[in-house]
Amino acid sequence: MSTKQHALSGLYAITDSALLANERLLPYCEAALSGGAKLLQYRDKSSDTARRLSEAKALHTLCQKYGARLIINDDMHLAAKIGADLHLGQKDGSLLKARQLLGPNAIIGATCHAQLELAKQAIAQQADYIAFGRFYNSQTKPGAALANTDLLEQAQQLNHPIVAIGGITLDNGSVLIQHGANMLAVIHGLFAADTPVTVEQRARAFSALFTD
Ligand SMILES: Cc1ncc(COP(=O)(O)OP(=O)(O)O)c(N)n1
Ligand SMILES: Cc1nc(C(=O)O)sc1CCOP(=O)(O)O
Ligand SMILES: [Mg+2]
Repeated sequence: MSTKQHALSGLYAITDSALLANERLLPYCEAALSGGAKLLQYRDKSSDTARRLSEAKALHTLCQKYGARLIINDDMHLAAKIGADLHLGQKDGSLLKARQLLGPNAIIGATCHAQLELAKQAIAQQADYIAFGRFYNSQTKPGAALANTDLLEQAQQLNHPIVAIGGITLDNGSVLIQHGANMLAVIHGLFAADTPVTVEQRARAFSALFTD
């Protein structure tokens, strides 16, 4: 497993149940990891506990193969059950409780929408990264609050790893990095693809944005 510091920079791939239906989940995620994704978030809004557990376990094994980290969205108990990391939104439970449950080595991230104040609160509650969004038109979350690059500049003063999310593509991602994003979290811009080969090519190209 990679260290926290190593993982908190680069491409952050997020799964989508519709885009990755029909047996696409594992091959498409493997393609993203092979292309260099450092974090993979399992984002599944269903209540099918058994399927969620088996998919999360399979993704965790894949992440370990590629030295990446698996982040579970919303569900601290599933993360604890399989020894994975966690992302919490503002209504998904307490960051401090999650830290107690998962321990100091777990990566725990927090949604901060477009508000610096939420980021300060998340850091005070031991979040490892702060996530701002949405930056562009998002097919996944069209109604999310809009963030901008001024916010990224202001967030630099917090000296904490920053994730940008929302409508990010290969064409619009690099400007967010220039303004201070340490990670780009992507669903459609990565996984809306006809083949895993395309996903891997995109993941490589996203990863290259961080070294250019
Ligand atoms: C990296 C990252 N940033 C933000 C979110 C959004 O979390 P939330 O507001 O809880 O919304 P849902 O994703 O749960 O619908 C995220 N998942 N990941
Ligand atoms: C899950 C999520 N959270 C957002 C936020 O602004 O907090 S935007 C978003 C959707 C990201 O998917 P896509 O890359 O397809 O736009
Ligand atoms: Mg959530």
